Amino acid sequence: MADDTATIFVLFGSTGDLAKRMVLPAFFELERAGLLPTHWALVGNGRGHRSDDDFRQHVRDSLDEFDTAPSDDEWEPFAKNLYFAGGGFTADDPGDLLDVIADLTGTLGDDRQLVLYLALPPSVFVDYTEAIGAHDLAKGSRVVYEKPFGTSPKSFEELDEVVHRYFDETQVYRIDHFLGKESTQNLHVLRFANGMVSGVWNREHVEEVQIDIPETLDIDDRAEFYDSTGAFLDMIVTHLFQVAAEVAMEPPLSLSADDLQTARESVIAGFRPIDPDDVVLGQYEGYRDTDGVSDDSATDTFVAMRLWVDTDRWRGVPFVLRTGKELGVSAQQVSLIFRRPDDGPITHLPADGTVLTFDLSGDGAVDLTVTVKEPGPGLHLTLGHTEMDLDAIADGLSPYSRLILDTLHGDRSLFTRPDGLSHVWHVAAPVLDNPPTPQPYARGSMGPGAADRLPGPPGWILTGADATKG
Ligand SMILES: NC(=O)C1=CN([C@@H]2O[C@H](COP(=O)(O)OP(=O)(O)OC[C@H]3O[C@@H](n4cnc5c(N)ncnc54)[C@H](OP(=O)(O)O)[C@@H]3O)[C@@H](O)[C@H]2O)C=CC1
Ligand SMILES: O=C1O[C@H](COP(=O)(O)O)[C@@H](O)[C@H](O)[C@H]1O
Repeated sequence: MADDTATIFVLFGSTGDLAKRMVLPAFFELERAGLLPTHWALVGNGRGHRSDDDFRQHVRDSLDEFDTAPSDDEWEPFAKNLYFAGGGFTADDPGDLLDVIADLTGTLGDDRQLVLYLALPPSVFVDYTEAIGAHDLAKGSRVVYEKPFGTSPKSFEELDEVVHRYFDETQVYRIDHFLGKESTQNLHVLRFANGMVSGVWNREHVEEVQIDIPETLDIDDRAEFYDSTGAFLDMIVTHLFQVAAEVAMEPPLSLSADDLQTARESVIAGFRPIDPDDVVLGQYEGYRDTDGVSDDSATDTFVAMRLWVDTDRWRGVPFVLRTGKELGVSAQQVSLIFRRPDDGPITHLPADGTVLTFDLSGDGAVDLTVTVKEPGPGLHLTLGHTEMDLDAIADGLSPYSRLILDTLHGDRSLFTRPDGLSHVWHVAAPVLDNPPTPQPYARGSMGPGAADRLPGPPGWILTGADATKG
């Protein structure tokens, strides 16, 4: 372990969906891997009141539900580090939190570090930041913001100003957990470590890039959050844009943390503001019947769009993005579709004849599709697939564990920066100002039919027929 500083980790929003599904299991994964500091405490915060034991039970239930069930031997030493501070946390009233932190500081020592994690709806980031400042918790601590960092260009600027009023940028960790995925990081390693790949990573060879993240998941457990957010904010301006930046970035000076972060953030400046005509929004049938969703909700549960990256490397190559809930398939794919040779002896080549696909989920497989001869007499073409299973990826830390570990160690390389995010909001503004009307789509489909006009001749590389991948 690189850093063994005693740590108090405050989890705002500890009773919520993200905490249950990601953050609490990640903490246990780190403990199990021996990667937490020797002395640490996790303090759950919420507006209600509950005892430490109730909170411990909540954590155990979360671990049991999400595949990280601890044995009794593992649970006891882990559970004793968990505490709850209720009564909310506002600038006027800190609830129980300051008292709990003071008690733990008495035990862990004055040189303990404080990490403040806002697993909260983005609408309250400003208020919580003000409260952190008002109660003097900002000095010397690290703060983690969930995505989206702002919900509009204006709210981004307001949040950025408040955050920098209390924190130096080096204290701030803005999470986009897609950057914490081993397979996302492998995108640049595969590219820069293999001449066969790096030589063709440009518009001369690539005709189209598809970033396709359909989900079979519904939103029932987080309807209130989702209905005020929608797929465009929840997924596109966050995860899919960051993945697009990973694909599009120029080679960094080195693979050091700073250089990688700078390369990724810089290319976002080349993203062209989105033309609403390049966007199809959808809403699945029955969405408005969900508890917590208004009867006339116009929230998008599906987005497909074209993004243009105006750099010398990518000018003219569409990045076609798609994501949505209640779709026929769950997958997370980045596909580079290569141009057909235009002066070779073989004509009538299929448009999807050479495709390199990176799977960002699961074991991070890389799939290469090439055009080959069908066995038998005559010359008939068919598509051959070869899948590289990357075992090392399958054994890596989950994205949240990785990013929490980086926070504890002070490594900001896989977190986003305000310069890139500021441009993200500039790029998103035309759609936020003038959103297309969401079109209905059937649950279990691949979204509204209109989305099929967005990719070029190969169509979507991932189709409903891939439903077995879900
Ligand atoms: N859920 C997910 O899969 C993912 C979520 N995220 C991000 O994580 C953050 C949290 O998401 P999620 O957990 O789903 O959200 P939730 O709606 O579950 O909210 C989290 C917790 O915040 C508290 N809370 C809710 N509303 C308010 C409010 N108005 N004021 C103060 N506290 C409030 C509640 O705790 P209490 O009632 O105890 O106060 C709630 O349990 C969001 O920014 C989201 O974008 C990121 C990746 C994945
Ligand atoms: O941030 C979010 O991400 C999840 C998808 O994450 P993954 O862990 O399955 O890669 C998405 O379902 C959720 O809506 C969004 O808030």
